[in-house]
Amino acid sequence: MSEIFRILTINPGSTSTKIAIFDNEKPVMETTLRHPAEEINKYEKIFDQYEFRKNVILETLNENGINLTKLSAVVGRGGLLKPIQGGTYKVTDKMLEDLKVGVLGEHASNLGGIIANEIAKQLNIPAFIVDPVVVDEMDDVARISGMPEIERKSIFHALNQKAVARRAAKEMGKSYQEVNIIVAHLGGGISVGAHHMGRVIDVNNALDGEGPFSPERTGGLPVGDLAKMCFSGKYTLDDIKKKIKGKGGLVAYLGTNDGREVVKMIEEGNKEAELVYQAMAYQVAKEIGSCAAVLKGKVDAIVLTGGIAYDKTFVKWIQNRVEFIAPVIIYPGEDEMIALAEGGLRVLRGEEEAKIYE
Ligand SMILES: Nc1ncnc2c1ncn2[C@@H]1O[C@H](COP(=O)(O)OP(=O)(O)O)[C@@H](O)[C@H]1O
Ligand SMILES: CCCC(=O)OP(=O)(O)O
Repeated sequence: MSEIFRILTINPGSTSTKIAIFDNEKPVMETTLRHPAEEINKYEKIFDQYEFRKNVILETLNENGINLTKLSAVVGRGGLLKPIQGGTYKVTDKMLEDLKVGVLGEHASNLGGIIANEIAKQLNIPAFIVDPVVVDEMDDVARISGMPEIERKSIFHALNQKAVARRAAKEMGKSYQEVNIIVAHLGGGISVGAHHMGRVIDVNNALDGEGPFSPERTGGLPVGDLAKMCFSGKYTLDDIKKKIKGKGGLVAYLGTNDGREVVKMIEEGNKEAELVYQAMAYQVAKEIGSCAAVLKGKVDAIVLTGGIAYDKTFVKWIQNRVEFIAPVIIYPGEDEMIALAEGGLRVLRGEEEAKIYE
C-alpha cells in the first residue's frame, strides 16, 4: 500500500483564513474562518495579524481533535515575494525575510508561509508554499503602463486561477495548454486573468488599484482625481494606501466586506447597496471584455470563481453581459486548498523537487 501523507494547508485571505487537513488528496477537515472588516482593519500591518491568525488556526485544529504530531508537512498560500515562476517552493530564511517585510507589498497571504513554517518547525517537518500571488507569466506588451516609471505587475489569485482553469480544460476534454480561458476570481480582492495555452499572459493587479473594485479594494481609479486627493494635505500615504486596499470598494460604500451582508441589504430594499453591487458586477464584466480582446476573441470558456460566485444574482449580472464571448462556467468558492495539498504531495512523493526562492 502506498504511504499516506497528512498535510495541513493554510490559506490566509483578506477576508478569511481557510485551513484544511488532507490524507493524501482526501480532505479530512476543512474550514473557513471569516474576518469582518472591523476585526481585521484594527491591525496596522499584515505582520501584526500573525499571532491572531496563528492562534485561531491552532485553536480550530485543537477543537477538531487534530493531532499535529501526525502531520507530514505544512503548506501555506504564498505571498508578495519577488515575481517568480509557478510551482512548489520550500520555505527558507530568505523567503521568510521577504514575506515579513512584504517586498512587493502587504497582503494576508504573506502570513501563509510564515505560519506554515512556525508550525512545521515545532514538528520538525517541511513547510512549503505553492503558486504564490506573484506568479508572473505576463507577455511583455502587457507590462507597459503608459508611464515609464511604473511597470504593470502580475499580482493575482494565481493558485486558484490556475487550478480552476485546469479543471475547466479537463471538463472540456482538453489540457490546460490547449485552451484559452478567462478566469474571474471574485474574492476579497478581484482578479480577471487571460489564460493563453497554459500561461496567464495578462491579469489586473488585484492588490493595487487595477481592474474592478472588490469587497475591500478600489480597483482602478481616475488618476487625476486621486493625485489631487493625495496632495490635498488631508491624507498621509498610509491613509491613501488603506483607502485603496482594505477600506475601499464595498467597505467604503456600504461598510462591510461581506457579500452576504450586501445581499441582505438589497433584500431589505437598500437601493444604494443594489447600485454599488451591480457596479461591481459591471466592472468585472468590462474586465472580462478586455481579456477577450487580449485573447483576440478566441475564448473557449469564461470561469467565474471565488466566494462571491456563490451569489447567483451577482453571477447572472456578469453572465448577461459576457455570455456572447464564450460559455460561462461557475465554480463557486475555490480549489486552493486541494491545490496547496497537491503541490506539497508532489514534492513529498518525489515527483517534483521543491524550488528554492532566490
Ligand atoms: N453566498 C455568498 N453570497 C455573496 N457573497 C459571498 C457568499 N459567500 C461568500 N461570499 C463573499 O465572498 C468574499 C470572500 O471570498 P473568498 O474567495 O473566500 O475571498 P478571500 O480569500 O479574499 O477571503 C467575501 O466578500 C464573502 O462575503
Ligand atoms: C494578492 C492578490 C490575491 C488576493 O487579492 O487575494 P484575496 O482575495 O484573498 O485577498
